Amino acid sequence: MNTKSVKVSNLTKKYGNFKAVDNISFDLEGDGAIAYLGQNGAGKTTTFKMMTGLINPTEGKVLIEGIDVTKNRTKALMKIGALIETPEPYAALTVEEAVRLAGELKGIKKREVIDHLETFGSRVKIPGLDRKVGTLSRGQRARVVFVAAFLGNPDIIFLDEPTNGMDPAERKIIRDVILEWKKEHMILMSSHLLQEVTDTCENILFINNGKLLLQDSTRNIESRFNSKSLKVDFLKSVNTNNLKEALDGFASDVEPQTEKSAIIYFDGDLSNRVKILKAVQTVGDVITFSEYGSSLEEAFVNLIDEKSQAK
Ligand SMILES: Nc1ncnc2c1ncn2[C@@H]1O[C@H](COP(=O)(O)OP(=O)(O)OP(=O)(O)O)[C@@H](O)[C@H]1O
Repeated sequence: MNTKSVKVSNLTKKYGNFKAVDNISFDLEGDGAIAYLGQNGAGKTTTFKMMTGLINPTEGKVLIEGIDVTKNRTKALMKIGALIETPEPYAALTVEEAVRLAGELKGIKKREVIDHLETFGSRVKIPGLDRKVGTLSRGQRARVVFVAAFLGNPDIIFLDEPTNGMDPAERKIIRDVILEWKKEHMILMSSHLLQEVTDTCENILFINNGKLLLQDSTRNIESRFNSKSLKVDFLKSVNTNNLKEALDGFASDVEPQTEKSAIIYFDGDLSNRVKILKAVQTVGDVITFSEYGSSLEEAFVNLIDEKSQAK
């Protein structure tokens, strides 16, 4: 079987009586980037660990391209690359030694590892190959593990918070690699940076308290929740009281940001949004009028709220 696929069936991980992952099932197939989202402690890392055979499920199973990870871990691992939890490669090794060790563990030829370091490594600006891993910053160490995860051109790549601890420039490098690689690979990634998810992933799996809440396209999830906050920028300073007065009846709150800008909260109703747009123009010359914050963020909070109200 050559199609990239991950099939998770009734996956459960119990610690004592606590279910860190609770009967999760999903089927992923083909190229593209999928986000695995959830609050802290939702069970994301535990799922990643089971998908890569680092821990065994209490119940259920994971098939990577038809190969059962628990029964045939070595064969399944040949199909995947993974960056899971805070990357901590051996501190005493040099960058080159750490990546070569990862290559050896996957049975990849030394020449291929060197080529990968030269091409992919320089692409993600891997730190000096002779630097000791223990002397690197968190973001630099994360990039070393990122390079190792892509060794051997694996079909499927699991990235658990790949940009954790990285600065904006480092995050951009990683985002560009994901955008390029997802064209010919399957990438399943978790992230707390929802803008990063909107930029890179076309599909999303939401989990909460170990259970799968929702699986849908990023576009559908975003459009299910109209943005309820808007940002307006004026050419010149405006009087806050005038602004509040003009928006009375349509906006639930108005929060000035600077003398020339404000955040407007409303019920998300599109006809109210039109009224707000008209009203702000009576107060001053408007330069920009746009959604404030990520609508995925809004969706995320709403989903968690819906679930807790349903209990
Ligand atoms: N070895 C363990 N023993 C007991 N409980 C555990 C163990 N590993 C994880 N847990 C618990 O399982 C739950 C899920 O943890 P997990 O690390 O999978 O969450 P997460 O979604 O990755 O969170 P975060 O976003 O904070 O990384 C948490 O409540 C955690 O405390």
